[in-house]
Amino acid sequence: MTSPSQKYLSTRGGSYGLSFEEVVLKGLAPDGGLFIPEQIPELPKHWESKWQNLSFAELAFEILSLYISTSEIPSSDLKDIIDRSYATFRAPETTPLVTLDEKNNLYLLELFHGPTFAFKDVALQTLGNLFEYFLVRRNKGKTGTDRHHLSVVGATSGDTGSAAIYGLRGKKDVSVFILFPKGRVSPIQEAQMTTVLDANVHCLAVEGFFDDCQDTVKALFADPEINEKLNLGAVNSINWARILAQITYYFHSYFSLKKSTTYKEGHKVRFVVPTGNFGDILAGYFAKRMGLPAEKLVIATNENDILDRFWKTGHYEKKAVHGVEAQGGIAADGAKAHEDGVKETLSPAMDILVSSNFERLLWFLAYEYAADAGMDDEWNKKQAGQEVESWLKELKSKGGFGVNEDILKYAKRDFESERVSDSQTVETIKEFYTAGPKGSYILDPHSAIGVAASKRSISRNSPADTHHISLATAHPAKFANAVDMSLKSEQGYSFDSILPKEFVGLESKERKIINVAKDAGWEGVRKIVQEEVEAELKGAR
Ligand SMILES: Cc1ncc(COP(=O)(O)O)c(C=O)c1O
Ligand SMILES: N[C@@H](CCOP(=O)(O)O)C(=O)O
Repeated sequence: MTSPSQKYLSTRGGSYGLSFEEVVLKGLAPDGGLFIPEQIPELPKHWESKWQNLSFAELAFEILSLYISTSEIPSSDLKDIIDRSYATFRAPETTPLVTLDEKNNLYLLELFHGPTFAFKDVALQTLGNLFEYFLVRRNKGKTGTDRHHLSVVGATSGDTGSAAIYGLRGKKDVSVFILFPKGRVSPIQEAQMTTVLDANVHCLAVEGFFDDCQDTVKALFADPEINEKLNLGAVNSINWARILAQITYYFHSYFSLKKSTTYKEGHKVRFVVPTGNFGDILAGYFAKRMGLPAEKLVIATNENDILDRFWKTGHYEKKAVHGVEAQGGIAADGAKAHEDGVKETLSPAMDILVSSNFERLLWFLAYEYAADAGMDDEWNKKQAGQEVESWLKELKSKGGFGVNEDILKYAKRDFESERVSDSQTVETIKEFYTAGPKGSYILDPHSAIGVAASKRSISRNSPADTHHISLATAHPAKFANAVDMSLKSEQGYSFDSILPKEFVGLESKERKIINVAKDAGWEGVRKIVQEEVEAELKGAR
């Protein structure tokens, strides 16, 4: 039987009752909304004792099974997909939990042991295998133009792109197009993406920022003609499977923490998450709503702080209306700012103006508000969809919107937020290199933002009975600029000593890049995608 948590709806109210396969292959709903399960599943009875000793892959199977009906993916197939996805990780625990500061009960959840050295691999290895599974099933016994061909389009500020490419390279019946902001991803990230020469991989360098790439991808999904013709698929965290696969590590790290000597029954756990597109922390929200005893989820933004401002004011505004000015020129604290409000920081993967997954949280907040009126569930869902649609319209037309006090109160119940500047990022990298209580640890700038926010949370909550799990989202070698800038004057520091063998010589390899003309617009990108898919199919058939 299919349960309500295994059926999906759109956050803007336009679709209900969709299957997991439909939402994974569609990516974005036709009304522009994001897919969410119709209900958040409850954990099985005695879940702690049943799950505490499971491996990462076994735990992933238990969690994914709550959201995917066996009538869609039989258990043995799901197990196989999951096992293959995590067999590519270098760490035996997949996502190890390491102690960063024992005295303060601060732990680092290392999420970067997958093929591209960033947390995105946890979900994108799985998504790549899910795409393949559905396509093999749909194409059984079919040849030529009868075969279902998926054209994946994704936007990246550096990490999603390479993780998606490594998850999909060489796979049959899939073409992958990754849009990245030219010159605004780190040199290693660019090399990781563009040195993959497989025929089904296409990297598009776009003049602009990550948000321009994300907007182009959303415009392509909103175009029914190209959707119909090319079967667009999403690899960004707009794809529900990305969020789903990330829920596992919240549970896994909780169990790892409980096995540590410092954890005692009744202690509280806080998760601190470097946040950009709100996908990673949203997985934590699902874990918490399912029943994981997380006291709070702490959002850690860089100077692109739309989320931090929302939690402080109840206003979700593209441009800062207080604090550091975001419009044009150099901001008061030294960050380079641009007319549209995006700043170039030392944590470029989080240089994001509008966080697309925030829409999913908004739906749950609006639903809760509607439920207070005491009407039936169908009415609550309809109200939530309408509310989200009107907020998103306002964001588009006026550049922002505000929510009422109750909605902000619900948001504050589960989340806190912190904004971390570039200078605080550098200080944190230095501190844990030179005086890390457990000795030297080199943080990447995104993980450092989480650690800086963790330290503030520790200062407000007694570390004796509150444990902080700070998510480490990338390997430091991906961000030479920030790491070198922070540590170049430290005795004994050498960047080469942290360079994984996979990165050695990468930057001098042959590359394949399509440069998108400045004035091409989303229609120009559509033309490129269309032509490349046609050429690829001609070659393959
Ligand atoms: C290294 C790194 N850290 C943190 C983030 C933020 O994650 P999210 O967008 O899921 O909030 C990203 C990308 O978005 C990233 O690449
Ligand atoms: N930081 C991301 C931006 C895209 O986010 P996603 O989670 O929606 O894919 C990146 O590295 O590309």
